[in-house]
Amino acid sequence: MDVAVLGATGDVGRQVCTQLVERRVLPTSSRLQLVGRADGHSGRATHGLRADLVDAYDEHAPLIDVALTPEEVVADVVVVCAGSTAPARPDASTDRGALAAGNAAVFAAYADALAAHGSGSEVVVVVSNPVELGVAVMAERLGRHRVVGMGAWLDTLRFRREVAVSLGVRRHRVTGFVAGQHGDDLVPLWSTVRVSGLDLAERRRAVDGLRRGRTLATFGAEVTAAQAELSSLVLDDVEAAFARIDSYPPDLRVVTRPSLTHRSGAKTAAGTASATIDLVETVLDGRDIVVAGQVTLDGETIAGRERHGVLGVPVVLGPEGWSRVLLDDLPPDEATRLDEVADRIAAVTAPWLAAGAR
Ligand SMILES: NC(=O)c1ccc[n+]([C@@H]2O[C@H](COP(=O)([O-])OP(=O)(O)OC[C@H]3O[C@@H](n4cnc5c(N)ncnc54)[C@H](O)[C@@H]3O)[C@@H](O)[C@H]2O)c1
Repeated sequence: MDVAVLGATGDVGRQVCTQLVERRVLPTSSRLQLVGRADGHSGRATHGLRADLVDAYDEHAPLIDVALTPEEVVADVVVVCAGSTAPARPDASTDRGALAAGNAAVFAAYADALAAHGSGSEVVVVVSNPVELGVAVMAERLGRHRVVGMGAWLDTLRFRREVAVSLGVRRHRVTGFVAGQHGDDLVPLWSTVRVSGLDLAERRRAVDGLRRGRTLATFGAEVTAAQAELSSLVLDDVEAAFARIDSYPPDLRVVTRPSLTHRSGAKTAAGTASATIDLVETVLDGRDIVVAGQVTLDGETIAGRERHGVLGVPVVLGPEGWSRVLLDDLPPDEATRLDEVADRIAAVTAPWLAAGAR
């Protein structure tokens, strides 16, 4: 199985390529295609990245080649890391509309080329933001089951870690999912949390303790207040800002810690790449595994409502893409926040979709 990484020389793309090779996800007989742009810096750096990876990992590297136009992309799994990102500075403000417009064009260009020249069975993992927009634009052109956004899986891994830290256990003992929209609008599904070794009563006590009497009814306002508080701290004392995050409850930490990490200037490339590779490995593995991902829904019933459009949800992922949503009924606070978030995602994606698909 071959993998192509779009935007291979970007911070996230480079990490994805490096981890794919270093973690030996691809056998030496497979191909890793580094995809850049033909213009000056990107084109040169993509060839340079190939040379660097071969230099570092020659003994176990897959075949590595370079593509500099969307039409040349050939792979079983296509990882989309190309496009602009919010500036990684504490004082930066982002024009989300401009970011979405620029990246929508990137998503459309690669999806059109894949639709015209691809095998018809590539699975696409969208990393670039807005993840939901990438999924909407690419799924419209390639088929909804072949396109999955990785934001919900990254948020899920962060949620499990934050819960585990608060309980004083290792992350692998905690399961549970994050749904919704990647970033401030995520939906922590507390009702899905399970902790191995705890029975129902023990788990309820543990989760109630972690939630401190809060429900998701106030979560959006808490996120806004926490982000404002951190914005005022980060300029003078980033250490104090990270320490402040440690005092938040786990679901608030899931949103704020990566956001501060990005704004600190470090960005979140290593963690993002690691979660992306989980999904790539799942697709390459040949077995169906439950992950969380942003997908385009078309009539699936979730929390008692028939859904259309992009939403982050737990799905079954396998070699042909995602097949179905796996989510039981949700408590009212989770269902309500999921509804609100779904409406906000629809507002972001609608301008970029054909009239019938909105
Ligand atoms: N889903 C997540 O959890 C998550 C996490 C971190 C970053 N991201 C997103 O991933 C994307 C990449 O982030 P980064 O930090 O690597 O950014 P970066 O600026 O370091 O790299 C961007 C890459 O995209 C390429 N690119 C830019 N415009 C392009 C265009 N018009 N056509 C083709 N290629 C183009 C660049 O050449 C570069 O290789 C961003 O959209 C960012 O917001 C997502």
